[in-house]
Amino acid sequence: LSQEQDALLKLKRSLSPADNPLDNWDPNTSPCNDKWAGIVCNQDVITGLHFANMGLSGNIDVDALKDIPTLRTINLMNNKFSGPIPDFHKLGVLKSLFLAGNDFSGEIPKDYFSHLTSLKKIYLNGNNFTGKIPESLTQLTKLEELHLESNQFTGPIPKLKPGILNSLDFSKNKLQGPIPETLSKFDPKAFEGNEGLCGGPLKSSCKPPPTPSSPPPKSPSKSPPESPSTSPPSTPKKQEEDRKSKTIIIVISVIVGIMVLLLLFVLLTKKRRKREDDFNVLGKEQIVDDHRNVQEKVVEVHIPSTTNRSVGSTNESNRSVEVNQSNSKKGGGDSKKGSSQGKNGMNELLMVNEEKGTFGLPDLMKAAAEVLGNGGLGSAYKAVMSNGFSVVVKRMREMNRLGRDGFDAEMRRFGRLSHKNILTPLAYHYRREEKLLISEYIPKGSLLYVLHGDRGISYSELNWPTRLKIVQGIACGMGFIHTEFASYDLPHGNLKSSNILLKEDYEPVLNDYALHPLINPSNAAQSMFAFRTPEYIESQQVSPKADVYCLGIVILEILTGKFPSQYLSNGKGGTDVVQWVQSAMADQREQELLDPEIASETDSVDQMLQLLMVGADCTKSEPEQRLDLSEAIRRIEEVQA
Ligand SMILES: Nc1ncnc2c1ncn2[C@@H]1O[C@H](COP(=O)(O)OP(=O)(O)OP(=O)(O)O)[C@@H](O)[C@H]1O
Repeated sequence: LSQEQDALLKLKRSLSPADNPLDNWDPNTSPCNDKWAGIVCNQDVITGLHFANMGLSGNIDVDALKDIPTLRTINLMNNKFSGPIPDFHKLGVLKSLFLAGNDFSGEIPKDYFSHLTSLKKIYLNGNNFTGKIPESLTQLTKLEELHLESNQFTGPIPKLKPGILNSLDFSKNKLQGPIPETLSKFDPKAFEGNEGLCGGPLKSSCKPPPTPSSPPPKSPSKSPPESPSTSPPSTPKKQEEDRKSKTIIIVISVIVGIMVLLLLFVLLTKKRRKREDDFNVLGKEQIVDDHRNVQEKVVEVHIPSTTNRSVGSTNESNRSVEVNQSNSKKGGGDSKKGSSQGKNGMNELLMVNEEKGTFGLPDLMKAAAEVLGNGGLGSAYKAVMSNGFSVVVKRMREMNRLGRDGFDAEMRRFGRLSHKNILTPLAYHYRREEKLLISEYIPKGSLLYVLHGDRGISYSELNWPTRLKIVQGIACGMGFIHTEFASYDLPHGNLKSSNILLKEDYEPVLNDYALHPLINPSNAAQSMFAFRTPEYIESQQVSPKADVYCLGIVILEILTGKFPSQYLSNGKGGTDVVQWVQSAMADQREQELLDPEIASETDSVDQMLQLLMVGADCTKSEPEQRLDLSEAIRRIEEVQA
C-alpha cells in the first residue's frame, strides 16, 4: 500500500458509516486512477477530500491525513459531524476548509489558524460554534472567503486584513461591538442578525463610550464626613439640574430641527409634483401603493433582487389576461394604441405583443408598484395590476437616438420575437423625454439574484444539471439573437446575470437585448455591459465578439458561484473571474474554481471542467483568439449532464 492509500484507509476507519458512501475504497486499487469516492486528484496526486452530503459522522483521524502532504482542500459540508473542530490546524498546507452544515460546536482555539497560513477559503457556517472568533484569523494574508454565519459566536469581530478577501459573512451570530473599519466595504447583509454589532456598513452607529460622570454618591454610613470647603452639599444637586437643563435644550433643538426638515420636505415635494406629470408616479423615487399614496423610496441596488417574491409565486407566467376592458378596448385599431389617449396623444401605451392580453396606462397607474432596481439603462418597477397580472415597467434613460417612428418600428419588431429563451416586450410608451418598456414579470427573478442573493432555496436547487441547463438555454437564446439581429455590431450588447431571468423550471430568458441602436451614443458605453471588454477599454473596438466575452463571464460566474468584479464599474469588490480562472488553469488547479455546491457532484466534475474551458476561451482578451459565438454554442451543447 502506498503511504496515501494507507492514510485514506485509516481515515475511513474513523468515519461512520464507513462503507456506504466510500464503498469503492478498495486497498487493491488506486485512489486516483480508480476514482475513489470523494477523492479529488490532480495528475495522480491527491489534492482534495470532497465528502459533501455523504451523511458522515465520526472522529476524523487528522493525524492520518498528515501522510498526504499534497492535500489542499477538505470539504465535509452538509454531513453529521459533531463535537469540537477537528485538529486540521496540523495540516499547514491546506488552502480550503469547508465544514459548513454540520453540528460542530464549542470554542475554536484562539491560535487555531496560526499555522494554516495558506488558507484561502474557510466555510464554518451553519454549525454551533461558540466563543470568540479566533484572533489568529487576522494572520491569514491569503484569505479570500470567510463564512462564519449561522453559528453562536460571541464577542467582537477581529481586525481582519481585508487584502484579497472578497466574500465574507458573519451574519446570524451573537457578535458584539464595532465592525472594524477595514471591513466597511462589505455588504451589510454580511453582518445582519447580530444584535450587538454596530458601525461599519450597518446603519446603527456605535454609541460613543459613556462620558465619565461624577462618581456615584457614596453611602452616608460608609463615607467619611466631607469637608464643606471641598464638597459643598449643594454641588451634586446643581450638577443634576445642569444636566437636566442641557437635556431639555438638546431635545428642543432636535424637535425644532425635525420640524424645519419636515417643512422643507413638504415644500420641495409639492414643488416637484407640480413640475412632474402623471407618469412620474412610476418615477425613480416615488412609488404608488394600492391606496394611491405616494411614498418616497431610495433606489439602491448592489445585488438587485426582485423583492417580495411571494407576490409572484403564483402561476403568473402562464396566465393570459384580459385587463380592465373599460380601459382596454380590444380588437380594433384602438386596442393597439392602448387605452389612454390623453391630450396630444401623449399618454398612450402601445401594445406590441398581445399574447398575455392587453392593458392600458390607467391599468398601470392603478397598479401596486414596487422598485426592482436601477440599472445602467434605467430604473425598473414591478406593477401588479388589479387582475393579478404582474409586469415590469422599465423607465429608460438616454434613449433618444431614434425618432418616434424608428422607435416604434424597433419595438414592434421586438414584439414579434418568439423564442423560449427570449423575453418578448409587451408594450411601450414613447415621449421624447420619457420611454417606458413593459414586459412580463418573471417571479423567480434574475440569475444574479438566485446566484448571489439570499442563497435561499433557489440557490440550493442550483445543482449541476440545473446550471448546465441554464448555460445551454442562454447559449440557445444568444444564437437566436445573433441570427435575428445579425447586422448589429452588438446583437445583444448587455448580457449579464441581472438580464437573465429564470422561469419556474429554471429555463433562462434573456432580457434587455438589441438596444444599442436606440441608446444615445454618448451614454452607450456607460450603460451596456458589452462595452466593458478589454478591446473596448484599450482601443474602443466594438464587435459581436463582445457578446461572446459577456457570455464567457456568465459561464464563469455560474461555475464558480462568484460575483464577477467585471460587473462593477469601479472594479471594487467581487472576484475578477477571468484573472482567477486564468491563473488557476495555469497552475492546473481548475477544480478549486468550482463552486463547492456543485464540486461535490464528483461524477460530473469532468463536464464542469469542459464548460470551464469554454468560459475561458470566451473571455480571451484578444477578440481574434476568442471563440466565435457559433463555436461557443456548439461546445456548450456538447457538454452532457
Ligand atoms: N421582467 C422581469 N421580471 C423579473 N425581474 C426583472 C424583470 N426585469 C428586470 N428584472 C429585475 O429587476 C432588477 C432591475 O432591473 P434593471 O434592468 O433595471 O437593472 P439591471 O439589469 O441591473 O441593469 P440594466 O439596466 O443594465 O439592464 C434586476 O435585478 C432585474 O433582474
